[in-house]
Amino acid sequence: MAPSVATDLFADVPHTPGAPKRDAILVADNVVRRFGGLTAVDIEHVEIQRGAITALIGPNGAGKTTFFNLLTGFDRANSGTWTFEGQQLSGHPPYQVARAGMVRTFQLTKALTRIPVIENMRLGATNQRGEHLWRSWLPFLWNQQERSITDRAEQLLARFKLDHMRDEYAGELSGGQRKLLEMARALMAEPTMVMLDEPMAGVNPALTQSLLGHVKDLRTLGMTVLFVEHDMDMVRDISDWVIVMAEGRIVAEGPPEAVMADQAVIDAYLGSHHDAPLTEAEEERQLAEIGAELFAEPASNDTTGAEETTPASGEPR
Ligand SMILES: Nc1ncnc2c1ncn2[C@@H]1O[C@H](COP(=O)(O)OP(=O)(O)OP(=O)(O)O)[C@@H](O)[C@H]1O
Repeated sequence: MAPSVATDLFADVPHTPGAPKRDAILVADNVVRRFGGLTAVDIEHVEIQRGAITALIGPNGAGKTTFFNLLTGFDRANSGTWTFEGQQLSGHPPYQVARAGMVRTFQLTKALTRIPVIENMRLGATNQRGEHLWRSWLPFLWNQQERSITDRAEQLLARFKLDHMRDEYAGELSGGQRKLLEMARALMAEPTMVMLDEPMAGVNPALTQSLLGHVKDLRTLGMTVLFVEHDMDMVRDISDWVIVMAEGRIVAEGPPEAVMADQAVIDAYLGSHHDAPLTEAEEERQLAEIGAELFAEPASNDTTGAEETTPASGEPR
């Protein structure tokens, strides 16, 4: 199979933590976040390639979600800086980050499950409306913008095959449909870069391919994707590049197959399970187990699957 355009982008990139990229859309330096005595994030340098799909993986507690929260303005770093499209964004609130073109998905909260699907979508555009000013001073333009927001929401719902659920409460959606809604809602802000937090969690195999297809479509449409995921099948299937975090730091970078064979990565996953030194036999057994998980062929997708009830498998937790 010929390498994709996105794969070509990484042809000369060294497989080392903090590797410089050919055309980085996001560059972060010396980002530290502490919670009391715990250093959750301590990233010296990282670059995210424009127009590619990058996976951020690592064992539980590695700091992936905290790093997402910092980048998107939902949490404050103790120190560090980052630029997006060359613009300094460190310390900016979420609405400014979204306006700059960097948008993350959010799990549907309880409150959001109690409003209709179409309203969830419209909320995704809220930050762009300048609601108070427009509504009171320029009602005609405001109405026009409201209409175009609804049109866009409906187009996206159709693209994600959720249009038949338009007026249902979001709480009525299955696990996989919720993930699609989260992604569709993020697109309401017309982002340049989409950050997906565990897009496969809770998704039944019946919807797996559809979700993967939608993520790949984002790249085809010219967007940059950064996603956190425990499902190694998904990481192997769609990532152009993988960044591995452990204990707040970046410990490895590279294409999926290279990263999954990297001893530092295997050690990071092992280390998350055991603080005490392992016996040789135990270490060998665990290496074999993790190797099998990392290299397992993607499960065949059962398109006849019923409702979504079980989380995705293959998680090297
Ligand atoms: N608000 C908080 N207060 C205190 N500690 C926190 C807070 N948020 C995260 N942590 C801690 O920071 C560390 C990193 O957590 P984080 O959720 O970022 O890891 P993660 O890699 O996303 O893990 P997972 O894969 O399990 O979601 C963990 O030890 C976590 O307990």
